[in-house]
Amino acid sequence: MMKLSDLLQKISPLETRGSLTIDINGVNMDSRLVEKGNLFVAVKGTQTDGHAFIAGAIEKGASAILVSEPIPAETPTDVTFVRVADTEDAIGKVATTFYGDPTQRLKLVGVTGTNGKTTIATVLYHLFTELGFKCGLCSTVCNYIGTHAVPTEHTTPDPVTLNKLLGEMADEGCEYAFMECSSHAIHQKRIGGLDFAGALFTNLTRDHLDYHKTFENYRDAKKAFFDGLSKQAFAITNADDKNGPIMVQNTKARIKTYSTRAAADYKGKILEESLEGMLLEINGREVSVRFVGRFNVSNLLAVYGAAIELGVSPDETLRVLSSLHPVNGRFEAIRSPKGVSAIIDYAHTPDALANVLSSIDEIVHGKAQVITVCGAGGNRDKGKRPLMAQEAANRSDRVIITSDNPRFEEPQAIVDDMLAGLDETQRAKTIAIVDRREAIRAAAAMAQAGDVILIAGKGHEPYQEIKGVKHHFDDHEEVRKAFGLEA
Ligand SMILES: CC(=O)N[C@H]1[C@@H](OP(=O)(O)OP(=O)(O)OC[C@H]2O[C@@H](n3ccc(=O)[nH]c3=O)[C@H](O)[C@@H]2O)O[C@H](CO)[C@@H](O)[C@@H]1O[C@H](C)C(=O)N[C@@H](C)C(=O)N[C@H](CCC(=O)O)C(=O)O
Ligand SMILES: Nc1ncnc2c1ncn2[C@@H]1O[C@H](COP(=O)(O)OP(=O)(O)OP(=O)(O)O)[C@@H](O)[C@H]1O
Ligand SMILES: N[C@H](CCC[C@H](N)C(=O)O)C(=O)O
Ligand SMILES: [Mg+2]
Repeated sequence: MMKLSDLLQKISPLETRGSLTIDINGVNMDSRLVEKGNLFVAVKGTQTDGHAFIAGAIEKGASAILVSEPIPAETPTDVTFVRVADTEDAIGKVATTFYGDPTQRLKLVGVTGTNGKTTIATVLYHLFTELGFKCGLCSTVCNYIGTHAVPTEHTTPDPVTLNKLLGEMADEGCEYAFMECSSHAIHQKRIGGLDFAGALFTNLTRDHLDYHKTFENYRDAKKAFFDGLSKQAFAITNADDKNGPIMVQNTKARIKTYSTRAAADYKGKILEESLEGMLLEINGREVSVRFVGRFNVSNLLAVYGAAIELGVSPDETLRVLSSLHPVNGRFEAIRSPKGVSAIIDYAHTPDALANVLSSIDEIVHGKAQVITVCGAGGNRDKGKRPLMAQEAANRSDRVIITSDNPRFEEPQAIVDDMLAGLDETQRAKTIAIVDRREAIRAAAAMAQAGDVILIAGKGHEPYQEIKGVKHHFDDHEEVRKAFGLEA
């Protein structure tokens, strides 16, 4: 419960009508969720305009309405109206005030970029938990308040859900929170009003152009995150990515860099690698980790840099890093009794497939077969389908094209779109098995000792979404069954 005037302390109203001393017991940007005594914030979205639902919100008992359109000529006397220039800009600030300014009570670190956000945020969460701190995590896979899991639908939730979550983390005594900041979330100001202790940039490749329209818009959405940091914050960027320096061009934060190739504040390289892990050198110290793949060196350097910037000693950081396991569905290896390795990875874009397969190739060196099992999601970018099939065929000895989440499309039609991308040579090493379970079984049957099977696209997902229904399906379980291992 909070006085409306207190709730508005971080924003500048242009006009108000009605009492500002009323008590507000909740903030909502969705009229369908409004309860008696709430403030409803009308936000213009991509599909509709929240201003169209003001009457509905009042009917459900809203006590106050925050708008950016002119206040209607006639309004109920017991409902306060407040007008600001931009409600999308205001919602985060109001929500964070309502939930007790969580980022003044814990240190929040955000991760943005096309690939690696879940990996870095999750490894940071485990690292700081192992170091003895109570932590929160906000990621694509799951949110955590301490060790309590809170399921999520989004990479970055809407500002009300996000601030409620961060508020609960602070109330529960979390000292740190690590979160992914998607480009959608930054662009829609879902992270507005939050005071970040630090921000990390991973990399930038083409993605989400259906939403951002141009690569420049997509890049600028990510950059806006760094532009908004305070001078007390740190900004860690990837010197190996050509957009790394651009991200921090206009930031007030303390800039640090990481690199696997050039001079940087945090520098690392691979000394040895196998499918079980890597021996790395990070800023002159050796550390063995259970993570695999060249891109994970970058991810771990980002993690290392954040830990040092947050005041942990290099030795402590590396000691704990060496004990951590891969993130669910991110380059996770399972070995069969006959010596075949399966890698489960969330790669669901041509670029991610290329990265994972080149990391596998670095280890296998053409000495064994690489068999790739992959599909593509239905009701998503069709342009990536032939490209994914090409990457798989160019970088594997055998390919099994199968289903991912068909959603509302015909699975066979998605498989056909993928096959259409292949020339004769590529087609010769490829078969199609629409049933994903059968495809995994076939790959296991084909493989000889030493071979590597990549099972790409679904990573942590415990389901297969078919015609609006999520059926239980877990790549880990299917691999274990196909390998004859205990469930
Ligand atoms: C395209 C997009 O990002 N949409 C997000 C956006 O919705 P929107 O702007 O389209 O909202 P809208 O439907 O136009 O409605 C406008 C306003 O009217 C309100 N409304 C609407 C109907 C009603 O009856 N009453 C009402 O009050 C809505 O609550 C909203 O405040 O703002 C909403 C609140 O924050 C989000 O839930 C919604 O996410 C949709 C569901 C979504 O699918 N988003 C995806 C694309 C997304 O955000 N993905 C990224 C990461 C992706 C990745 O990296 O893989 C993520 O962070 O998850
Ligand atoms: N630093 C990296 N560079 C390139 N590819 C990476 C990197 N880290 C992870 N990947 C690949 O991208 C996939 C997704 O990784 P992760 O889930 O950590 O990324 P994300 O940024 O959270 O993605 P999303 O936007 O889907 O939430 C991994 O399964 C792996 O194949
Ligand atoms: N955030 C992405 C994840 C895709 C994962 C893949 N398994 C698929 O279903 O395409 C999306 O919803 O487009
Ligand atoms: Mg993610």
